[in-house]
Amino acid sequence: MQRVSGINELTAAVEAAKKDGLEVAFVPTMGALHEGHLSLIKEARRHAAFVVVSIFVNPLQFGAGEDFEKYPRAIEEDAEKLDGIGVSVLFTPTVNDLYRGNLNVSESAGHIGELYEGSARPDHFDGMLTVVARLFEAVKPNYAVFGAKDAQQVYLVKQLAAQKFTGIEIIVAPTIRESNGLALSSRNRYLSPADHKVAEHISAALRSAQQAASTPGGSPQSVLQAATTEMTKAPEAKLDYIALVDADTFEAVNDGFTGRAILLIAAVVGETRLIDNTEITF
Ligand SMILES: Nc1ncnc2c1ncn2[C@@H]1O[C@H](COP(=O)(O)OP(=O)(O)OP(=O)(O)O)[C@@H](O)[C@H]1O
Ligand SMILES: CC(C)(CO)[C@@H](O)C(=O)[O-]
Ligand code: BAL
Repeated sequence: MQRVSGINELTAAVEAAKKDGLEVAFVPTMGALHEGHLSLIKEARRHAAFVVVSIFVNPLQFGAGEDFEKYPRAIEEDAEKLDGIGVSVLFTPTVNDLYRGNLNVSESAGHIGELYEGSARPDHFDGMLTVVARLFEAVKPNYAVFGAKDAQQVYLVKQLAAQKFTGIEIIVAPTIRESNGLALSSRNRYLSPADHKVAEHISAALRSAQQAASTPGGSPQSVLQAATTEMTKAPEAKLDYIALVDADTFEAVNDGFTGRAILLIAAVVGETRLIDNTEITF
């Protein structure tokens, strides 16, 4: 695995691979790597022989008072995890290099970017799309792999790619969970053992919702009710939202909806904001 921080060096490595006839798959991350990230890399390997992983904690996607400073940074540990699993390049740009001295938002997530996560984290999605655009321009991959855990991010990145990066195919990989159901997340390391138990109710609520959907008469309303009932068993979790959205538009669905929907949950446990989701077909 080659470790690269300059964009010119990255471009040279990627161009050499393409010249050799290899396709390039890209996995953007913010580091503090866990099995969820490693599963994205496995997925990337299924698509392309040359895999670029980036680790970059993007200041533009954190709001004032969020955890940018304390976000876990473990670059040497991360590099060890990536060694020997088929990663060709680990790209760790500096802020100056990636933004070329222009640390400003250049992408807009529009109306959907203001809902759900965007409502709790104003400007988060504009900042996320901006760094994804900068990274796509730097890496120029054939494929980019994102985790389904961040469902609204996936929706918005697909829109960005459709509008501005039509040569990049966006691949979505399933959410990796602990055996108790909790979705892996770098922020889980902020959870105390007691918080951890509380956090398990989030995935339990998603399972309850799936069960409600598969019982005769299962409807958007019964699904939302089932998830809400489960979350009331964990009053320590400060529920932000439970929402059911059309997977194709990210707009809320009503009773009578048919097709693919995504049930989204966000809650703050202790000091930590957690999100999770599950796809439900009606
Ligand atoms: N449990 C998971 N399963 C699969 N993919 C995941 C999982 N957790 C994160 N990812 C994906 O990894 C990529 C990088 O995410 P990121 O580095 O922010 O990790 P994270 O664990 O989501 O951290 P955070 O605590 O910031 O949410 C994203 O595409 C994200 O969706
Ligand atoms: C896509 C991403 C790496 C952009 O900073 C980040 O939002 C993440 O880790 O999900
Ligand atoms: N995994 C999404 C990135 C963020 O929370 O900022």
